[in-house]
Amino acid sequence: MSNIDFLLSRFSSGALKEPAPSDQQLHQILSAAVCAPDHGKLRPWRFIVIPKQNRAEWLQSVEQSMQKPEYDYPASYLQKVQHNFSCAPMVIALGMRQITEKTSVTVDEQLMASSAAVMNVLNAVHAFGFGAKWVTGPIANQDIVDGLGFQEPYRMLGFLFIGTLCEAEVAPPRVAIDDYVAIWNGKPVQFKVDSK
Ligand SMILES: Cc1cc2nc3c(=O)[nH]c(=O)nc-3n(C[C@H](O)[C@H](O)[C@H](O)COP(=O)(O)O)c2cc1C
Repeated sequence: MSNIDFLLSRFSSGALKEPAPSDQQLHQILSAAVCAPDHGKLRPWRFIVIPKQNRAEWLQSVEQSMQKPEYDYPASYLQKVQHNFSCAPMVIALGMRQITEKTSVTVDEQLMASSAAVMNVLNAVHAFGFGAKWVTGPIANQDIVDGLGFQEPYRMLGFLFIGTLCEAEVAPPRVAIDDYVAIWNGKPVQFKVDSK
C-alpha cells in the first residue's frame, strides 16, 4: 500500500479485540506523537497508559466516582463505560499541560498541537495494523481527572481505545472533499457544504 493509500484507509473503530500493540510497538506509536507540529516547542501533550494489570482497579475507581449522586450519570452510560474499559485491549488517557506563563503561544495553539499529536498516534496505530477510537464524552468528572493526575494545569482530552480490529470492519464512505475546500478568487468564499 502506498503512503497516501495508507493515510486514506484509516478509520476509527471501538470494536476491538486482543492482541494490543506490544510494548515495543507502543513505544514507536507514542514516539509518533512527538513529531506533531508544536508552536514554541512547548510539548503540551501528555499520555497515561492504563495497563491491563491495573485495569480492574481503574474500573473500580471509575465506577465509584460515576455512582456519586452529584454526577447523575444515566445507568446506560455507566454500562457503556464499564464495557469499554473492561474490553479494550489497550487504554491510554489523553491530556495536555496548559502553559500560560513566559510564552506567547496560546492555550488554543497548545490544544491544537496536542490534538495533532493524538492524530499521529492514531495513524501510527493504523501503521501497525491495529484499530483505535478516541472518545471524550461525559466521563471526565473531577474524581476521574484527579485520579489520573490531570487536574490544572493539565487538561484532560479523552481516552484512546486501541486493539485489533474485528475482521468484518471496513472503512466507512468518506465525504466529498470538494464540499470542504474552496479556491479564493478575491472574494470571501462560500463552501459547497454550507450552501446546500
Ligand atoms: C476529540 C474527539 C472526541 C471524540 N469523542 C467521542 C466520544 O466520546 N464518543 C464517540 O462515540 N465518538 C467520539 N469521537 C469520534 C470518534 O473518535 C471517531 O472520530 C468517529 O467515530 C468517526 O470515525 P472516523 O475517525 O473513522 O471518521 C471523538 C472524536 C474526537 C476527535
